[in-house]
Amino acid sequence: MNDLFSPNSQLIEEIQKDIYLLRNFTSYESLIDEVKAVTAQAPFRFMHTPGGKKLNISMTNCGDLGWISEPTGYRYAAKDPSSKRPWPAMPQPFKQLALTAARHANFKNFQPNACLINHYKQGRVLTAHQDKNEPDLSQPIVSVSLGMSARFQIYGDARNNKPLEIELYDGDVMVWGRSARLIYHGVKTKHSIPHPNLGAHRINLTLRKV
Ligand SMILES: O=C(O)CCC(=O)C(=O)O
Ligand SMILES: [Fe+2]
Repeated sequence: MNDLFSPNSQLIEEIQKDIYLLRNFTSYESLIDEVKAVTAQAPFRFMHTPGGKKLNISMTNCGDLGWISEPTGYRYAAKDPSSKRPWPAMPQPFKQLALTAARHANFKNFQPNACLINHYKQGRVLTAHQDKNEPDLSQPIVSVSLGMSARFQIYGDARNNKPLEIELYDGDVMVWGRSARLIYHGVKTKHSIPHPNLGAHRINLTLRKV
């Protein structure tokens, strides 16, 4: 464990090698207008797994490329398959937040061009998975929690490991990369604490370079 304070006094904790937690780094209030602007153009939708199962978390994207799940597999697409239009541009505050968070975790040259936005209702889960659809694994993942709390699960190098679990709250940011870039991770929201303004909803931004 390696605790240190960044120059602006936000607590940064390296919770495992190359996995960083930046508590209270942003907030629902400071990003919700941008989230609403994106979802007005590209609404949340439930995608289906390649096996045909409906995902239990709704999603949308902004940026040059958006992560999609379809019968042929997972991929990044330049156009929203629902509207056939390009995804909304990545709002500058998202990019700025991601760069700053990455820099705090010693990733000096992060160039996010894709932002997946997940919406969780209470009780929904994201099962253990790796983020591995990105070609350049030297670039980190920056993940921003907004609204209701959630239990983030870190399984490490195998999905059947016993996970380290961390409760994430509104405004917390996780950054992982280097030796941890391909960790298995998941999310549970069974015992989540509702947010005063957003209630029992959680929005997560996952910023990546594709
Ligand atoms: O919601 C989260 O905290 C993580 C999201 C995630 O792992 C993903 O979108 O790949
Ligand atoms: Fe992920």
